[in-house]
Amino acid sequence: HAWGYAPCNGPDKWVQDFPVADGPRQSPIDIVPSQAKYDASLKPLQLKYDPATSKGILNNGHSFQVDFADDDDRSTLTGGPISGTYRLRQFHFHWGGGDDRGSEHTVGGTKFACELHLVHWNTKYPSFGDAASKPDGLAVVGVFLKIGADNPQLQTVLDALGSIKSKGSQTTFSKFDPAILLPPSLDYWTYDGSLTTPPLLESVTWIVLKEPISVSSSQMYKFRSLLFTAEGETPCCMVDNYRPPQPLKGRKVRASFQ
Ligand SMILES: NS(=O)(=O)c1ccco1
Ligand SMILES: [Zn+2]
Repeated sequence: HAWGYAPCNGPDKWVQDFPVADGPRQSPIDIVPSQAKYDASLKPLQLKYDPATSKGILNNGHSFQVDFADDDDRSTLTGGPISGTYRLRQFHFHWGGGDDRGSEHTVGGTKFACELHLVHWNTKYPSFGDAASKPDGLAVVGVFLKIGADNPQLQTVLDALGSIKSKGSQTTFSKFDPAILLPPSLDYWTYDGSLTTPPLLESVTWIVLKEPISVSSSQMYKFRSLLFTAEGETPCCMVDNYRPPQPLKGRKVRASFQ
């Protein structure tokens, strides 16, 4: 009876198997722009990705992810609120069953239809798995997807979903540059948080971009065509795979912009 997003195994139940769910630095959060303090010491984000590092696309039963070769520093995150070099491991999304919901972070209570997470790990540690257990081990860049015009940059990703419909299915996904999914501005909010799925490890420096990218309603239908379930099981549409905002518990959110 593994964790999921249904009433029987969803976010309100995760604390039973993962007590850190009630911890001091859980994610996501509601970002209140007026409460976020501009920090002039924050550096610009440096995202340098090599398309040759993209490997495959996988339906893992709670989202789909594009995995990257992280055996060297070809695709990295530096600058921003972090020190050192973090390597891109994978990116994935969270989305709703309708256009009115789907993001994990919210902005002044506003939900977006979808949220992209680019997951990076600190190369001061020997591996992703090791880094995931350290307070400064991971850095995730979050990008909101707002309903509007069709987004051609998303299309190659969406066109691959037909071949990973069921949980556990995967296919090769080469020569993809995730930088094409980023908005023009890299202005961001940052705070100390956690993974938003079990094991909910409190190891993430969150970097949430202020500017959303667009996605059309019809493109959202492609996300919703995926299944939480494996082939041969009763099909269950992969929708509403988002954790709602968690208590701030005294944390400060900083802004890289005025
Ligand atoms: N949703 S997320 O980016 O916090 C994540 C990455 C791995 C597990 O959960
Ligand atoms: Zn995520």
